[in-house]
Amino acid sequence: MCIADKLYESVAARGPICVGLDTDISYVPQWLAAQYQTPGEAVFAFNRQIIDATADVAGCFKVQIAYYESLGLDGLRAYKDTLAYLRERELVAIADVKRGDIAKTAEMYAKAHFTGDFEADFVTLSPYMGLDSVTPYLPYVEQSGKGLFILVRTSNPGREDFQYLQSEGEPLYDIVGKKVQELGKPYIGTYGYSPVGAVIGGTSSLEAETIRAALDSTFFLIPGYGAQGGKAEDIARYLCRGNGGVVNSSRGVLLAYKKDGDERQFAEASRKEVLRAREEIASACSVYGK
Ligand SMILES: O=c1ccn([C@@H]2O[C@H](COP(=O)(O)O)[C@@H](O)[C@H]2O)c(=O)[nH]1
Repeated sequence: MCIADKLYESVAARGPICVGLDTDISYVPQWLAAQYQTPGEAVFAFNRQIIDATADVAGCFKVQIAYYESLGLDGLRAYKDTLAYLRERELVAIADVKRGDIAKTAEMYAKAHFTGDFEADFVTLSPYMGLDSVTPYLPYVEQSGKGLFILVRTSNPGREDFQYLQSEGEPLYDIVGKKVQELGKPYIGTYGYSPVGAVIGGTSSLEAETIRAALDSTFFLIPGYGAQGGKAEDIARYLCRGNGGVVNSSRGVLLAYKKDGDERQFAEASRKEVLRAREEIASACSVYGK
């Protein structure tokens, strides 16, 4: 099955929340960390409990490699173990690695993140070095059923520095978005979406209708909800009747237990936050999602 179809079906069954496993060691409650020898082991134990508590209510999981790299080899083992656990549970895993390099190096990145220790279902890519930095991943889309989420218009304030620059009357992100959609056309799955997806930040909805309409066969990974200020009504405009995208929440889910103040129930608090976010987005979709 095409990975876009698997993701679509997962979202249809469990909702559009993508649980972001951006696990800083400081997020792991002390009582849990104390049971493990290394920070990486504690991070993996925390992730496993979050995954178990949210697997039936989250559309997918995104593992942000920076948090694991920051712990050195011990962290990379936690990264590998987290991806392996998601695979064992047959959950959709997005490796947020934001790679972008010359073609020969890209071939190695593709091999590194689509096979072996760090194998994931999707990787995130930065396309701003050009199409030759993206095409080396396509054989894995075609032959191994893997997927991509390519940065088109990001969630951070600095997106306006380059992505909004006008070229022949359109912003650069528009041009990139159209290229992403074109790259994905040969691989469109049963539900009308291709495994070549786009990252569209959810912190602004100004151009949402135009972006959604132009990229109609492109699945969106939408970060920025919650901790970065993205609101459900903004997000809903990209989802299109609740479909066509996943909404990432990392700190909002991982740190939900801080609101209740009960560290022992951290995984349960994450589940409640996913359910709350899912509900909030579903009701915004019924009002704003066309
Ligand atoms: O435009 C982008 C692209 C990627 N991200 C990533 O998403 C999460 C957001 O984390 P929160 O804690 O929910 O804010 C993080 O991994 C970013 O690297 C993004 O925020 N914006």
